Amino acid sequence: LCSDTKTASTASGTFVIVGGGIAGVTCVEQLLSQIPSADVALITASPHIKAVTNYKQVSKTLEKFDVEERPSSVLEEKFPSLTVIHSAVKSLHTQAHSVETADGLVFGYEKLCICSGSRPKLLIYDNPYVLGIRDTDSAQAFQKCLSKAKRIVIVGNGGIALELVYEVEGCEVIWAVKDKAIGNTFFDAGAAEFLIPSLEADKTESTASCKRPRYTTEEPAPGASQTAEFGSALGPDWHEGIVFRGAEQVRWEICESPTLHLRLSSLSGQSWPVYIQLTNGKTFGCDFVVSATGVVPNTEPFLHGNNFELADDGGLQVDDHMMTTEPDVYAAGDVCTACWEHSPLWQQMRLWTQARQMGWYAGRCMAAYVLSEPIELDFCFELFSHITKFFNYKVMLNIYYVVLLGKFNGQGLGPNHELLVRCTKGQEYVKVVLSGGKMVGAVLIGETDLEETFENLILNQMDLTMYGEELLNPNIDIEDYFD
Ligand SMILES: Cc1cc2nc3c(=O)[nH]c(=O)nc-3n(C[C@H](O)[C@H](O)[C@H](O)COP(=O)(O)OP(=O)(O)OC[C@H]3O[C@@H](n4cnc5c(N)ncnc54)[C@H](O)[C@@H]3O)c2cc1C
Ligand SMILES: NC(=O)C1=CN([C@@H]2O[C@H](COP(=O)(O)OP(=O)(O)OC[C@H]3O[C@@H](n4cnc5c(N)ncnc54)[C@H](OP(=O)(O)O)[C@@H]3O)[C@@H](O)[C@H]2O)C=CC1
Repeated sequence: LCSDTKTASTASGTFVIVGGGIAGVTCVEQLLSQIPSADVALITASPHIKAVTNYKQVSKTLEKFDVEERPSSVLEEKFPSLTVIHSAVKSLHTQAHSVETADGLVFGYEKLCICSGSRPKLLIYDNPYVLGIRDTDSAQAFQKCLSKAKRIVIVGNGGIALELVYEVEGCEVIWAVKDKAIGNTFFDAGAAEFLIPSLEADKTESTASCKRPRYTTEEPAPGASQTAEFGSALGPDWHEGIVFRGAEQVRWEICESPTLHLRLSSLSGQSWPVYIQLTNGKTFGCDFVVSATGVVPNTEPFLHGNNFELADDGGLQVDDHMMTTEPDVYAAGDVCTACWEHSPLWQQMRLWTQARQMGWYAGRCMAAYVLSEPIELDFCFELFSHITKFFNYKVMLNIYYVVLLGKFNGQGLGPNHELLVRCTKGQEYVKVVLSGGKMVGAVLIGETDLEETFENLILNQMDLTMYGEELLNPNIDIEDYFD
């Protein structure tokens, strides 16, 4: 496999997977569970690999799991024909079918799968006062800066900002968002309003009952490559075990701000090291800015000298077999953009769930090639589904999850849809998105027990016009009714 250490190729195929995050590791596991003798090299810049644990299929498409960092030896012990190399890929030569690592090793492949994840899309790059959070190293850097901070500005209204605003303690937080409601990437204004009391609730109790550190902050393993640029993305519970404690009192201020301009303070006599000017006309001085403004796919070392087509969001375009536009090169997870014709009920979001599903499916596609088997797009891409939790809502209010199904925010439907909402303050929030009388999406917060029934109603596209608002009547056992 490697020109220095191994001879190439066996009848069962020679595969290289780049990236030890959830997509890469799942791809390796799937490939090797189907073809145990396959010659597989996993090349990853991280000192550890990410493993899915406690996997549970909740319904046809909903899945729940934890993610743990593990030493790569665990994977190598399980799969004897696997070699894990801890080094960053420096270049890819698709014509020669080889990759070269930063250590100068060259690996030939028959099939390659790129699972190199993504990195924070920052407002401004290479500025010590603008931080992004992606991996253990950046979370530690954030924690260090925060310990001395009196005021920080968080920009963005997605998953990371939502969690940070809740988690940061003892420091004034200015939260700069474009929208009037919180968490625009996951919620509409109704769900946001339902969740706001959690933001304002006493945090002491939840912090105390939430001591389950998932993400260790160990030193890199001896011999591991430098990870500062290439660490795996964090995920659910990333902030647990990390104390985000600043120096002063908490105060939230929400400002609408379509674009932002940073003005660095260079004048002596200014009291803050950096000032941020928002488009609503306000300027705030702060210790630093957290740019929680999304991600960009990590395509960098793979593009040079090759002919990859990129999607508008910068991801490697993949077809319905997870193949890029270069022969024999697959991609999965955050680095790729699904460019097949999507099911009307599915959209790509850069999440754990989709990284696992894409890695698993890419592994199956690669195995299908060796086994000369036909393969069709997996069922998991029929319906968008995601389970998550915000603000430790689960801890504060007795195990409550957020379930998102299909076009949960009416994505792409324009005005051509209607919403039904049922909300019991502090208990549950149920939203259904209907289009042409059929259910196309749902948001379920709390212990609603509706996920399976709604998933079925969305998948079978039954005409629900005759039920009208009764669909969410709390006195009707809808689960039983549609059984
Ligand atoms: C703070 C935070 C919280 C999140 N919370 C959630 C959540 O609650 N739920 C959820 O569903 N999603 C969450 N996400 C998103 C989720 O983490 C990502 O979607 C997911 O990790 C993507 O997996 P991946 O395998 O594609 O990429 P990654 O996990 O980023 O892994 C990429 C791998 O590629 C390696 N690599 C990169 N470049 C190279 C190279 N040149 N050579 C060799 N190796 C390379 C890296 O070292 C790494 O091992 C969160 C993300 C962040 C940043
Ligand atoms: N529980 C979960 O499932 C979690 C998932 N994640 C995932 O991790 C990844 C990174 O998270 P995150 O960084 O929060 O990314 P997200 O894509 O979730 O959110 C980015 C946010 O930044 C806003 N934004 C972008 N550019 C600007 C700008 N110039 N000025 C102001 N606002 C801006 C976006 O607004 P707009 O949409 O209007 O452009 C959006 O609200 C995402 O893939 C996310 O899904 C992260 C944490 C938790």
